[in-house]
Amino acid sequence: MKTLTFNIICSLLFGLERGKQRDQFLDSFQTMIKGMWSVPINLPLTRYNRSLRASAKIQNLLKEIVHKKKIEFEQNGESARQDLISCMLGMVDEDGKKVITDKEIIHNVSLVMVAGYDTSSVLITFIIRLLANEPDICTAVLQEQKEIAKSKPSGEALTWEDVSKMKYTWKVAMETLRMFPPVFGGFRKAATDIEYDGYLIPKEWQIFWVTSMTHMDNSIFPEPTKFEPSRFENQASVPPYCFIPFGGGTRICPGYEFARVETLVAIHYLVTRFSWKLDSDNFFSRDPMPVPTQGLLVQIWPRALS
Ligand code: HEM
Repeated sequence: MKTLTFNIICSLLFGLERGKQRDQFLDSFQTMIKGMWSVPINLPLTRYNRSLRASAKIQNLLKEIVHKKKIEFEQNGESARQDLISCMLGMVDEDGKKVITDKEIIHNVSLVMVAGYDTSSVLITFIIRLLANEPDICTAVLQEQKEIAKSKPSGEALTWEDVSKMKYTWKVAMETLRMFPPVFGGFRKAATDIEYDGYLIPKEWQIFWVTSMTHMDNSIFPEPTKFEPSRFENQASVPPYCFIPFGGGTRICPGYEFARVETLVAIHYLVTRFSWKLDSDNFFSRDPMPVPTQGLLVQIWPRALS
């Protein structure tokens, strides 16, 4: 799933298609990510040291990609504006001066890769696990996706309209995000003194908000340990800032729609083409993303669409 989401981001956001350069990129990227959550002591042979070296390699690869895109952009102008890198290259102020430096483009691209790769892959992994464990939910998802598949000439790609019809499947994804949020929390700073539950949080203090505090609160989500996609039928019943897998406020995840589309499209092709059975237990640990303890071992068969 991680390779899948990595490839999707490479193709759609960076215009980096399958090939040697992308494989090299994936290798270095995985090494870099592993060291992001390690003790930051830079000694040879440590995870952290390998991660720093992989990160330098990635910066160089991205420099090459940005340089190539720059040439394409100068040659083809607006028509080269097909992906995130070329869009950033084309951003100019009213005097026609570039507003983002190459270094900023590289940093933005690295941020999007890190933020988008390990999150959607967790969501898709947990949906696959869940569909194997919950036959009724799996049948309902299959029914919805079969109807969409049948309404299209064979081989035609899914459209935005098709994705917007996947309402039940998205509720399943939301319920998965409620119970297994890929991001367990984040930082904010108190802009003013805040009184909460008899405690004072002084202005300027750093606060860590934790997703499961509201996701598993039974006054907001009754029977919170039960997997129940129908609880999202009436979304207005969920108070603001209580369902927060994508965060909230001005810094809410900008990849929300991207994640929604990639997850729904992946699930569409998986359920309409395959059925599967889990060959691993249902435990998971956090590294800090939730990871199935035994991996995602499945037996998988092609499915004939009736
Ligand atoms: C299921 C998938 C995803 C989940 C659960 C998720 C979750 C989050 C969360 C919780 C935050 C912090 C928001 C806050 O502080 O309020 C965040 C930030 C961010 N996400 Fe996502 N994300 C997902 C997918 C993606 C994808 C696919 C991309 C890009 C293609 C992306 C790009 C970003 C970026 C760039 C930020 C930083 C925004 C900022 O600091 O202003 N995310 N995400």
